[in-house]
Amino acid sequence: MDQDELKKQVAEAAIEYVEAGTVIGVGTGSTANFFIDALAKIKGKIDGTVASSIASAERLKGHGIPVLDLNEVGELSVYVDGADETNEQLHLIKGGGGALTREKIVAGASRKFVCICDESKLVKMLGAFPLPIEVIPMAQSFVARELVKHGGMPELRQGFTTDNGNIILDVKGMEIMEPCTLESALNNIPGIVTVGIFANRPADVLLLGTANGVKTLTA
Ligand SMILES: O=C[C@H](O)[C@H](O)[C@H](O)COP(=O)(O)O
Repeated sequence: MDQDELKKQVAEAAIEYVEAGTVIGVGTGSTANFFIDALAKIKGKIDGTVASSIASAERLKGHGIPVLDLNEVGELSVYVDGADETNEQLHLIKGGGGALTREKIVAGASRKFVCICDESKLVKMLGAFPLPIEVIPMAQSFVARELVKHGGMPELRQGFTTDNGNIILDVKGMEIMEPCTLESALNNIPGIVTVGIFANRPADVLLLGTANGVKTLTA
């Protein structure tokens, strides 16, 4: 099975977590896109979706799936999204597609977070994937200097603007031994909008696509 087949397999498995008659949160990226395509087949079952990016909203609408404003709905029943890395505690690195801020908001507004990944994303320690951080543009240099103090090597994601009008710094060289502590520490740097570590609100369920089928891990 190639990586796309593994992603499709977990995306389809996540359909089981969709509760009828509720509004659900939908993530961003290639794995989430497979989920959106699978969701289209049961769209009559749900009351609508909240999307974590403009790209996902467009894909959902393309399938005729209603996309609602988070401010118009209450708590979401479930949030389904991919990740760039996960450890066995279901702490994640996200933001490879730059959608981390809206993803963290929608995950936070959901009762359950189901993460869908192919097995290449499971690591012992987070940090081999450069950590995406969304930053207010005027704070770029200041935040970069602060990140160097934390042992990172920040690089501006060239030619990229987030859905919120901000920049992304991708930080190499971070050995993330204590994800919750580092997430909180980086959140305290003025100018940082969102850190791509999802540890203080980890996933609740991880569906991992493997050559031997879908494995389910819980936090
Ligand atoms: O900003 C993007 C998201 O965090 C994605 O969920 C993450 O990058 C994983 O994407 P993919 O499913 O394409 O590997």
